[in-house]
Amino acid sequence: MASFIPRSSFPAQLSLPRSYFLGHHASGLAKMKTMLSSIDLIIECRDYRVPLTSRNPLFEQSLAGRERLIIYTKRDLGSKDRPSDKKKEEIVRSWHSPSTTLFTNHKSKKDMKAVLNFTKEFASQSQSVIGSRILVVGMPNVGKSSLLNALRMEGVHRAKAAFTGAQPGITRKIASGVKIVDRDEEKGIEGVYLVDTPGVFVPYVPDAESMLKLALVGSVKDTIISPVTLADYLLFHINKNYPGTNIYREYCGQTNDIAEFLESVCKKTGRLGKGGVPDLDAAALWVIQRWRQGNLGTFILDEVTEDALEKKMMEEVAMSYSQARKQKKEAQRAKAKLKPSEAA
Ligand SMILES: Nc1nc2c(ncn2[C@@H]2O[C@H](COP(=O)(O)OP(=O)(O)OP(=O)(O)O)[C@@H](O)[C@H]2O)c(=O)[nH]1
Repeated sequence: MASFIPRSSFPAQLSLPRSYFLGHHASGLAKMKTMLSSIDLIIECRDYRVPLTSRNPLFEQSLAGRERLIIYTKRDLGSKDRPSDKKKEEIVRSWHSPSTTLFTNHKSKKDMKAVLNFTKEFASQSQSVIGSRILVVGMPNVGKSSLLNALRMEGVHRAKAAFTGAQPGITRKIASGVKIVDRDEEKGIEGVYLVDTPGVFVPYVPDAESMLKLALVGSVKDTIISPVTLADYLLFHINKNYPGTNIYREYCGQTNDIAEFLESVCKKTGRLGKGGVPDLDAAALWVIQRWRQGNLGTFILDEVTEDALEKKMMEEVAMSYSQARKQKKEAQRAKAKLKPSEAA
């Protein structure tokens, strides 16, 4: 039998939306900026599976110059502690040096202790008399509120303080500080408080593939992109990451054909409509959920290489330049449409 060859690239998706910047993202960001003077440290959460794509230039501009801890959340969904995973983590760490980078699973006590230790060390050095306030920021659905709840449980053994959910946009407003570390006179800590914020999406997604990645990890609501397209993009990554093993063998033989894959899933899981017609959308959503729960492969969607961050930053500069040019042209066009007396 001929060996399976995965697709080497994913077809261009020209009609895909490339923006998801909502009203509460803008107002949340504006409020964060006004709060900065009362904030001692920023924890920026990024999704482990999209270390490059979940970088938000808005945070770079708005929070620049502030001390930052970078936390890659949902590590359990992107790593199996393989040597290749460790290597990628080393590279990602080097991108953020000298800032500290941690990789976490919110259910791991060890990971939560590592974050708490960092905040305690920070608080004992800052010697604040009113306690240290830390702002938790990141893209929608990255796991900010789950992190806050887990740190609170591990740090002060108190129950959940923030709502969490599998879809983006659960947190809409900036909350008041939640204690995660008690006062410790001996260590000179007056307490550590976390401030949860609404997820903020990037203002403009550079390409369709980045939008697919952000939708797959749940930063975009599931109603925005066709689930079959998303499942196809996921199938492309599964095949690329597991070329020699069929990890979906209980549903289907190895394939690059999304219709064949989803039809088999429909038959195996009973997702059939009237007259036994396969419900491809339902099967696609189910497949995506399986992957989000860690049941259809554990891998990173971005290419992690030493120079990847630098390239991404150059792309961002080029994009903000072309956006600025576009805005200038639009303003000129609008001005040209005005009567001479109005334009003056
Ligand atoms: N497997 C896994 N799931 C996680 C982890 N952290 C968060 N989640 C899940 O990710 C989803 C989103 O978590 P939230 O804490 O609500 O995310 P958020 O960043 O506060 O979301 P917004 O309200 O959009 O700002 C939830 O279903 C969490 O259970 C993690 O480390 N591992």
